[in-house]
Order: sequence, then structure tokens, then C-alpha cells
Amino acid sequence: MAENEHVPLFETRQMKGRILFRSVAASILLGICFVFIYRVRFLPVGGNAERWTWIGLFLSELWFSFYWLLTTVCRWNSVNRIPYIHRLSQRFGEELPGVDVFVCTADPSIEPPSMVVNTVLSVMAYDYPPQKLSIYLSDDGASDLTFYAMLEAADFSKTWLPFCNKFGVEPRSPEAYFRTASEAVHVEEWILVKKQYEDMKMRIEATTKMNRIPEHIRKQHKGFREWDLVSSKRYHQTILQILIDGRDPNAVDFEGNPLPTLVYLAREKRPQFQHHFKAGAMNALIRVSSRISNSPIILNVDCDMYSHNSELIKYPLCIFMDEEKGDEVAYVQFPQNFDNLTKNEIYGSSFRVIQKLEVQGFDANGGPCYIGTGCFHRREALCGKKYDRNYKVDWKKLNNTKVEENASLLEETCKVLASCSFEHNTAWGKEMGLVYGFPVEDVITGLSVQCRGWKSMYLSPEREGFLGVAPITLLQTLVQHKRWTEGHLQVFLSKYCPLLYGHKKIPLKLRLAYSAFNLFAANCLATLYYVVVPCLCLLKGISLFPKISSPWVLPFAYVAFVHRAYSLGEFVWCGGTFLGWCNDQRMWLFKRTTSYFFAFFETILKLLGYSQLAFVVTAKVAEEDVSKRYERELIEFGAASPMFDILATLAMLNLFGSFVAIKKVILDGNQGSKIIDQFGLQILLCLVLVTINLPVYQALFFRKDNGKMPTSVTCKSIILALLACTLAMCYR
Ligand SMILES: O=c1ccn([C@@H]2O[C@H](COP(=O)(O)OP(=O)(O)O[C@H]3O[C@H](CO)[C@@H](O)[C@H](O)[C@H]3O)[C@@H](O)[C@H]2O)c(=O)[nH]1
Ligand SMILES: [Mn+2]
Repeated sequence: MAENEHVPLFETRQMKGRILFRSVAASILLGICFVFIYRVRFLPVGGNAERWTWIGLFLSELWFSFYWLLTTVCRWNSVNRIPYIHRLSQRFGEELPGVDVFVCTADPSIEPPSMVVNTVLSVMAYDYPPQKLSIYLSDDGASDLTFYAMLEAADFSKTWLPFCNKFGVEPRSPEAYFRTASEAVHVEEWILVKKQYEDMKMRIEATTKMNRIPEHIRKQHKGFREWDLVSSKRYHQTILQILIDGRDPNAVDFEGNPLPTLVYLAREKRPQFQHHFKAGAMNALIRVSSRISNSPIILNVDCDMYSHNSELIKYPLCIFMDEEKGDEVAYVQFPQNFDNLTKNEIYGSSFRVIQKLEVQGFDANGGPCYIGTGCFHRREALCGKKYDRNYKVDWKKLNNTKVEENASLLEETCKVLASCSFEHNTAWGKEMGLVYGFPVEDVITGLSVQCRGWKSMYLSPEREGFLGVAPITLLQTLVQHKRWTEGHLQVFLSKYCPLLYGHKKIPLKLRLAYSAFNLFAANCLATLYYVVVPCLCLLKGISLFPKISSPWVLPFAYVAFVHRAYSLGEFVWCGGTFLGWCNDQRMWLFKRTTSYFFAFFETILKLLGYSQLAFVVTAKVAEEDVSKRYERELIEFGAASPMFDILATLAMLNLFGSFVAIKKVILDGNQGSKIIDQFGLQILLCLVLVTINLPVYQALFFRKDNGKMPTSVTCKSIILALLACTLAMCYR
């Protein structure tokens, strides 16, 4: 045992492939330098249009290069962390700290209670001493449908938990388990539990469909009476119900084992008080849980992210409880993985490369950002404590906090903690808890925790920790990315700008890493320029790139080709398919020209005081035909949206550009080869864009299903693109 104490609980390893990464990056940098030399040396002297379009293109290239350099510097060093959970068990046995799990939900119509129940059951069933586990559900929808579903979950857990333990069930979300697992050895028990689960699901779905709880059910639990006072989800008192009190000796499953504590909370809402969306919900949970279980470790998950790995809690504990390096760590972040992705990830939602290669760079520079779900926090750090070198946790001592009040008394005393006015004139939302005022409460909170001196770490075990639901329509995806990039940009332009706020608090490289993420949206301008201007210049006969026969074409070709080829290599190395990479490239373009563009403008409007903070919750369900198209990997355009106007117009513009160019090449006879020489790269750029946009043309002109582009979008885009072309050709 004595020698064991010096064995670390986790190890840090350099990432593989660093030499390749660095050499490729260095060669690209050289290529970029040649591109810049070309741009400066061949700056057109005559012709206003020539000169200014050239300068504009140069500025775009400068921006791209700057952004690329930023991301490359942040990835220069990357590390992997490897936890050793058997060492944890050897050293601490059952003397493990309490863990509070927070699950957030906001709206039963787009986050169905049956899904929430699965997430809750999956975290209740962690392979962890149940006396040390407490689950809290925050319901910002204040819905009795969700409350009812939780009652059902509490009941079903008595069967589900022993079943999981007995047969080592994995994953422990019943829905996911019964969907994927084939009948186990103990067929009878398996069928019985499955039936019980399906009955429960049916009951929950029936009430959801009816949108009300029948009287006979309402009579079964005192909690329903609270809803007599609820006038709407924006106007109601705090509802707090301890559904399972882990301290109660009668709270046991059907085999007599203790159950984890389970709490339902809908914090008070009044229209005159800001509720701060998810950040507000999390802060209410932090306070309420501090009275009930007060565990030193907090895990937070979104309601759609079920636990996919029953051993998971022990992984971050290896980091927190490591004698040498553990005490400085404030949070341990797991990646966001999804279980509803199609083979070729049509909306590029897997974040493969980011999660398998890029965040590791963050980690090496001081710690990953907090991404809102799948994150284990040290309660003290989240609640505002500053790190200092003498900080040392005695985990054994921490285990001994006991509350005496009975459950109903506890419910009453806790309610005030979740009331609207509680935070008035306190540091909550500023130095305590999650930070308010941004649509990305997670990132800003992580940053401020790190600026208080803490580190964070990233764990990405072989078996994924959590699986969630990725948006299944294009519009939902674009709107989600708009919220994220808008939030990031707002952070960058606020007093929390990592470059300034983090000065002397966190390493420069970490500030740069944050800036790279914060500046996502700023990519929109350069991208739009690159998509629109070369095409218009082609129509007008302005050449913007070197001739094909000139040696200057080489650096352009090299940078473009190697950069993309390396990206493809990484994507495939991370487990993606070639088509998946192509889809990812398309989404790269779509997001930059729409989500980022809107995010950029809305941020400016907000700075000027014209726009308010909002949080558009992503839908986790869709109509059947939409789901079917998603499974067939058909992009869903079927809605009128300004985002689609932009996408369609850009697609049409490049189609016209390519068409005119090809016509010229073919019809102009012996001039043809000259045109190709002069405009080769520009034509190629247009053709690449046309290829990327093929599904857009299909949706505009050929599709018949409901996912096709609305006719209004088709008309608008043709008119706008024609107008732009005519203007370009006539403008002198
Ligand atoms: O007023 C609100 C709004 C949202 N939520 C919850 O917040 C979570 C995330 O919302 P979702 O619409 O699923 O957003 P995503 O874009 O999927 O979320 C990502 O981005 C968010 C920040 O923009 C983070 O909070 C999330 O953890 C992260 O997964 C969900 O559980 C919601 O129930 C609330 O509790 N209250
Ligand atoms: Mn989500």
C-alpha cells in the first residue's frame, strides 16, 4: 500500500503524429509566405475594380492565414490523459466522494419526458455506491408531464438498477440498451424488464400526447398539487420534490439495495426577473443540492445526453484524487458524442477532429474549455473559490456531512434557494456559479474558473462517456451554430475577452486557444468574400489568381491541396468516412456563410443595444418523414429562412459564373486555352463551389419531397444571383 501511494492515478502522454503535424504546418506556412509575396508583387496598378478586389482578396487570405496560424499554434503541443481506475479502487476502496448529477431540461414538447427519463435512469445506474450519488433534475419547462415521468423513473429504478448490476448492463439508458442489445442469457428476466420498461414508456408518452395528467394519476402523489398554482412556465413558484430520499432506509430497490437520491426542481419564474436560461437553472441546482447532499463533485449533463459508460465516474476521480496533480483541477470535461449520427454525418455534427485532436491542444495549454455537458466539476471551484497553492483536499473528511431534517422539511427550506430574488445583490452569475449574460454560459464559466487559478482536464475514453442527440435538420444545425458562435464572439468582445481578462491569470497559449474558438464567427466575412467576389470577377473578366502557366500557381495549389488533404487524412484517421469528410466541408461552407454571418451581425446589434439575449433550445424530436430523410442522408431544406436565401443565392451565383466561363472557353475557339490559362484557378474555385453545392441545386430544382427548398427561396435566389451578375458585368 505504502509504495502504491506514489503511483499516480493518471498519466499524461504526448499525442502521436506531432512530427507530421508540425512538418506539414511548416510547409504550409512557407506556401502562405509565397502567396503573400505574389499578392504584394502583382498588385494591379491600373483599374480601380482590379485593385480593390485584389486587396480584398488579399485581406481575406491574410485573415485565413492568421486564423490558421492561431489554431496551429494552439495544437503545437497536444496531450492525452490516461486514468487508471483500478489504482483508484485499490487506494480508496469504497471511500469515494459523493457525486451530485445535474440534468437540465427546458421544454417537454421538444425534449420529450421519455427521453429525459432515460438520461436520468442512466445516471442513477452508475456503478457507484448509491448512497454517494444524488440526481437532480432541473425542469425549466415546469411541466407536470416531466414531473410525472420522473415519478415513473423513480419507480422503475427499483427494477432497473438491480437488473443493471446483476447483468452488467451497458449502456444503462433502457431505451438505448433494449434497442441495441440482443436477448441476454437470462431470457425471462430480460423480457420481463423490457416489458416493464415499455409499459412505462407507453404511459409517459400517452400523457405527453394528451398534454395533461389524468386525475387518477394526479391523486397518486402530493407533488401534483403544486401545479394547481402554476399559471405558465414563465410564472410559477418553486417546485421542489425529493422523489427518492437516499437517507431513508426504506428507499431500496427490489433486491434491498439502497437507491440514489432523486430530486425534481422547477425553480421559481416571474416575468419581471431574468432567469438566465441554463446558467440560471444550474445555479439554482448548485444551491439546492448544497443543502441536500452537498457532494464535492458535480456532474452536469443535458437531458439528451445519457451515460454510455457505467464506470465513468471513476475516471474523473482519478484526476481529482491524484495526490500530486489532482488538487489544482477544477473540472474534467468529456467530449460530446452522439448516437443519432448517420454513416456519413450529413450535418457534420460528429466534431470528430475537434474532439480527438484539437481539444487535446487546449488541454496541453492549461485545460479544455467547459462545453456545458458531460463535465465533472469540483463544487468549490464552480462556486467561486480561488485556487491557491496550499489547497489540499482531504477526501476522507469530506465524506462526513450529514443533514438531519426529514425530506419534507428539507424541501421547504430549500425552496427559497431557488427563488427569483435569492440572487439579488449576490455574486451568483458573476463570481459564483455559472456566469450570466452569454448564450454560451459554459465557455465563459470555464474561462472564469481557469482565471481563478484552476486547471481543467480532458478525458476521452475508448468507450464514450455520454451519447446525445445531434440536430437532425439543416436549419436546427445552423441555428445551433449561430448560438454558439454568437456566444463566443460576445465573450471576445466583452470584458471577459480571454486576451485581456486572462492576462497574468492563464498562459498565453490558452488565451490564444480561447480566442481561436471565440473568433469562429469572424470567419464569415473572408469566406463570403471568397465565395462571391472571384465568381463575379470571372464574369467581369478580372483575373485574381496567377496564370496556370506561371510558377506562382504552385504555392496556391500547394497550400490548398495539402491543407485539405491533411484535413481529409485526419478526418479518416479519427474514424470518419470520405463522404463524411465531404459533408463536413459542405457544412464548413454553409456555417460560415450563414450561421457565422448572422451571429456576427447579431453580435454587432447587441453591442449597439438593439438585440436581446436569447437561447433557442434545439429540438430533440422531429416528424417522421423528416427523420426518414435524415436517415437517408437527404439534406432538409423544407423551411423558409433567410439562411436558406443566402445559401441558395450563393449557389446560384457560382453556377452562373461557371456556366458563363465554360461557355466562353468553348465558344471562343482558339481563345479558349488562353482563358483557361488566365482564369484557370478562378474557374476551378467556382467549379469546386458548384460541386459542394450540388445538393442545393437538387433541392432547388429536382426534389419533390417536403425537404426540398421552398419555392419562394428558389425565386429569390435566382433573382438575386441574376441581379448580382448583371451588376458585375455592367459596372464600369
Ligand atoms: O432556458 C433554458 C434553455 C436550455 N436549457 C437546457 O440546456 C441544455 C442545452 O440546450 P440545447 O438546446 O440542447 O443546446 P445545445 O446547442 O445542444 O447545447 C450546447 O450548447 C449550450 C450552450 O449554448 C450548452 O449549454 C450545452 O451544454 C451544449 O450541449 C438542454 O438540456 C436544455 O434543456 C435549460 O435548462 N434552460
Ligand atoms: Mn443539446
